[in-house]
Amino acid sequence: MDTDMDYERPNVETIKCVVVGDNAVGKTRLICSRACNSTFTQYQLLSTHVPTVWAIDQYRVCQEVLERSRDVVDEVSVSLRLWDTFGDHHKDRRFAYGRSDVVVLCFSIANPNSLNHVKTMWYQEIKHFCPRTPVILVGCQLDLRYADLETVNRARRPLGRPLKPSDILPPERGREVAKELGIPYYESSVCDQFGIKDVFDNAIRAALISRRHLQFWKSHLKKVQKPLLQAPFLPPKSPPPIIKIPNIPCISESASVQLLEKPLCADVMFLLKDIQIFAHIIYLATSSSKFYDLFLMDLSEEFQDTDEKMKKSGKDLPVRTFSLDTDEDIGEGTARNSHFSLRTYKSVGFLKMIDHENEEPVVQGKELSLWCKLFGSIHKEIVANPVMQRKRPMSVVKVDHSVQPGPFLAVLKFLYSGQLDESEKDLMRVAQIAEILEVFDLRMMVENIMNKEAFMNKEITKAFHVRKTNRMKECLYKGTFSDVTFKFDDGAINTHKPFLIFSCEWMAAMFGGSFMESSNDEIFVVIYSCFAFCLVFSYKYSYVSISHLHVYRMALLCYTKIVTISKSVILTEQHAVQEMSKISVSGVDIDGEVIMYLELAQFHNAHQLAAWCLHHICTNYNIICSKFRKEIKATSP
Ligand SMILES: Nc1nc2c(ncn2[C@@H]2O[C@H](COP(=O)(O)OP(=O)(O)OP(=O)(O)O)[C@@H](O)[C@H]2O)c(=O)[nH]1
Repeated sequence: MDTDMDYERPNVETIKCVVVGDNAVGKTRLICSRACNSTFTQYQLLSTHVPTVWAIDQYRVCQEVLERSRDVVDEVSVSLRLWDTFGDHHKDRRFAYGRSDVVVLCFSIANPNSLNHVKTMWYQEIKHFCPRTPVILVGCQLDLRYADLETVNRARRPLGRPLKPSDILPPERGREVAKELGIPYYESSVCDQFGIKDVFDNAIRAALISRRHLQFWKSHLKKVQKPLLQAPFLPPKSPPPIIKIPNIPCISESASVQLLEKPLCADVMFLLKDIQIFAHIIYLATSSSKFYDLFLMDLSEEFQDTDEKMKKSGKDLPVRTFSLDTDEDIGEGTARNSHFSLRTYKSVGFLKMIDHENEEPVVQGKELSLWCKLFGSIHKEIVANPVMQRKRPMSVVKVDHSVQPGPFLAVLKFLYSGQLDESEKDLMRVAQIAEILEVFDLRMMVENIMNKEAFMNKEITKAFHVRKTNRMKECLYKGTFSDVTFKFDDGAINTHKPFLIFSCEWMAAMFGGSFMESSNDEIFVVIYSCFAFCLVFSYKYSYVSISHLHVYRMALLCYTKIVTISKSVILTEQHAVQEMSKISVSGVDIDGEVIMYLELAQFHNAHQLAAWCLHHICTNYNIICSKFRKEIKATSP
């Protein structure tokens, strides 16, 4: 192709730019950077120097170089022809200077001699060969001013002499020389990609201004400005913190069964004869509609406990007979063998309300035997939690005498985890209880096991969790069965301790007994500590990106406060303050472990943000993690 096309194109100004300066100051790299867009790391630059002249012929052989030579500066289309030269003082550069439009005179900011030679040798040579050509002065290798010289020297060792701090020239030194010579001054770094455009755009300006003087009829040069001042170089930021994304905690489905084994914050107690089983209403109600209805029953009507009634009237309980009654033995053996500590029941006291007219205590409760043959009655009572020994009102459900603890527990486990142990001995009874409680997926699981098709149960478990998650969401939205309220400056959220405990170690610590909050059913969170709590949460369970620095700082401040009371803490107060000083938009590195990104912009207020976090703790427990994991990859530097 016709590479000299530009010469013929009207209004395209071809500019011959000659680059001169001492050996190894960085001329060739500067040219390549402009002409080929080549970028180098500092290490690559340091470990290679071959005295070179970048071939002028490149414009003929390399299409990219030709294309990159074209530019528009101050609305003038130009074609920049760069001429590299030898740095050797004794070489003849007459050929290069001939018909030049601008000379870029280079020195290295890490080589004072190269700057001395600007005055003593280069400027004179230029004035000798092309007295009217404009010149600009360029301090190359700017990055060395901010580099760790020890590292630089180690990398340069086989080549030149080591750099001393006294070799590094401040910008004033270059500026002084330029001022003395009456020419513009720029600095550049090939590895930081700083100043390259400044150098060549302004070289072009200098050339065009000079051309405008000679070719005054060229009206398209009207708008060309004098070479501009260079914007200052911003010293490099400290390297971004290393982002290590901790493994997403894999919350196994069976982990929720642990909550049944160690029933923190239990709010329902089942009584099977004299055995107590503690559980969580929210877990049962979101996986069985029978339980959902049971726990929403209005217990305000007058009720007398069946057992007490019997005692009073001196009669025995009527023996109820239904299909579960295959065996009068209550299955103590099963109970003892199970992991669950089945406790012997001793009543602590009914929640009695005094009916002032009759002065008769009224117990809140309800007979259930007609409603569901599994249960005798339900009432409210003050009961001590078996783990924390803290008393609180609980729903007490008396289970029919015919029901055996083993199978009943297997059903509860299923309601928590969606899983059924294949080795469960009493599968038939499990199925019967499931049938009565209308937990049909469990009954199907039993059938599958019996038909030796247990592999199909995985699908049932999956579907179970999808359904359960949806019901959890609904309970969260409506506050149904909520046992704790988070109060913010700007709103309140009703949520469920059991879910929080299950999904978040920090919550487990808070509600686990050691803190005041464990017994409160209202938690006051000021606006910023709400963020903090979200951060603590996000530390473990999701990764969100932050853009709101101010809020982030506040959050970190409060983070310390909250974190210092929590067991799962890794931050000390001092540490967090240090972290705050390191804050960059990209995030913060805590103990070299975690970066938190919190996109606060999408939330209008703390309430929304907290609601969002709680929502995710309570519902999407493991789905959400992978989703956010993807997002952090996209946002991490
Ligand atoms: N750190 C750093 N090193 C650079 C930079 N530019 C060039 N260098 C290094 O400085 C040395 C000289 O670079 P060249 O571009 O070959 O220098 P030159 O002025 O063309 O040298 P001669 O061809 O000998 O005249 C090489 O080792 C480059 O890697 C820069 O911006 N920063």
